[in-house]
Amino acid sequence: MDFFRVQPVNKVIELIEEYVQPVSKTEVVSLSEASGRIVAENVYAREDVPSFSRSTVDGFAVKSNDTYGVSEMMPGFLSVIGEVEMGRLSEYDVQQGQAVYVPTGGMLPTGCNAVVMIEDCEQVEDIVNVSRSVATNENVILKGEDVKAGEVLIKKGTKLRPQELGALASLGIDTVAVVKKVIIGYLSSGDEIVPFSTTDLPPGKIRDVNGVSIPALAEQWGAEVHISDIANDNYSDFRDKAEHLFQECDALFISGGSSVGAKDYTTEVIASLGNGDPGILVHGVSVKPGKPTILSVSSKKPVVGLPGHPASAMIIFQLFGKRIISHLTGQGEVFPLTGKASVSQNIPSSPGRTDFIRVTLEEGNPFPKATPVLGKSGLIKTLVNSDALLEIEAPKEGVKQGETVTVHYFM
Ligand SMILES: Nc1nc2c(c(=O)[nH]1)N[C@H]1C(S)=C(S)[C@@H](COP(=O)(O)OP(=O)(O)OC[C@H]3O[C@@H](n4cnc5c(N)ncnc54)[C@H](O)[C@@H]3O)O[C@H]1N2
Ligand code: MOO
Repeated sequence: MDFFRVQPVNKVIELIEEYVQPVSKTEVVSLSEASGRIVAENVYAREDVPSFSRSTVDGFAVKSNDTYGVSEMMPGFLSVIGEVEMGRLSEYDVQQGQAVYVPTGGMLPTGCNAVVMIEDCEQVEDIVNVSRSVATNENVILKGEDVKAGEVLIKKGTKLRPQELGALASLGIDTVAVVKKVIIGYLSSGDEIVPFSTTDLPPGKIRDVNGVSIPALAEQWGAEVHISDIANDNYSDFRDKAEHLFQECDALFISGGSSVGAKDYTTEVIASLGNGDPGILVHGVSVKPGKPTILSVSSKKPVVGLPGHPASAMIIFQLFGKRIISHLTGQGEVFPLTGKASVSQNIPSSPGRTDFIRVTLEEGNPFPKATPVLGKSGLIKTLVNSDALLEIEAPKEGVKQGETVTVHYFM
């Protein structure tokens, strides 16, 4: 048997965009649990932030036109009528020729429209000498300048970062409707694979690496992961485990057996799941590493057969798994974290295939220097030793020493 439906990387991405639909279940969580979650509906501001005009400096609140034309040589004199206390309502109504001391963050008294910094003032009893002029609204944050009541504070589909959580806190919003975590099923397959916790490794066996690295990545991207026991190279055991996960999860990732060996049941198992509509879309991707990748969508659920080699599995999961999770949560397009680098040596590549070369990055000018980390895709340490993946686009025959290239950072 040979690979069938070999597709270029861009085509696989298009198929994911076309076939992977949001699962769109929502739940309400408290702000303390909301970090990294996706907002399910627009969040509107219920009130102005700040709710009163505040000073951004320690100084004297004034009418700005009282300071026009003043200088160190020719200070202006204003009479100090009092002091605003922090966290208290200001009761002053400042008239022309008057000033009130206000601390940073204190309420701007009525009648004032600017604050002169304390460094530009000299107070002698109830008179202040002002030696620098201020413009209207200088050193002031106006009521509603940060957020206006009624405006959309956070748009549906936004991933909540610390700054969004801070904005919600500023409005006293303590719960938020978010998209339910996508549930990813993960299954390692192969007679040689044993649980990673196995202490005395029997001859011919290897510990389950992908069963740790792939779920860790999925969790890092906000998914909940259900991990199955390892499947043997026995069709019915393999299918039962895959079927169980397929039923309880939104998407399923299976590692190993995606190639074309005699006992490689992954394709058959994947083809048997769900209603088969549209079924296997990709078997083989023109990418290195990771050629024996399978993509299927059946009963609206994506199923991916990842290559068994640990570095290949991780690279393919970075490339396609992140996009699948993003589409399932309704976030849509993924913008890979990329940068420019200058390559330290010639690297050949076959035209028609996208290559992802593991590289280290060192400081360089104008771009960091990228040096390949040599090693086969079965070696997990090549990823431990690398800082990024250098992409050689499909049409190219390689890259030349000193050429500026795109590198993908691990997300
Ligand atoms: N005749 C061909 N043979 C192979 C081809 C090919 O095109 N023609 N492609 C090779 C490439 S490239 C890769 S990648 C592998 C992928 O094969 P499978 O997806 O079928 O994976 P396995 O054969 O099951 O495993 C490959 C390798 O990885 C180890 N492995 C598997 N699962 C895990 C795991 N969970 N943790 C750690 N290591 C794992 C497994 O023991 C094998 O050594 O196919 C090549 N062959
Ligand atoms: O296609 Mo494989 O994943 O290069 O080792």
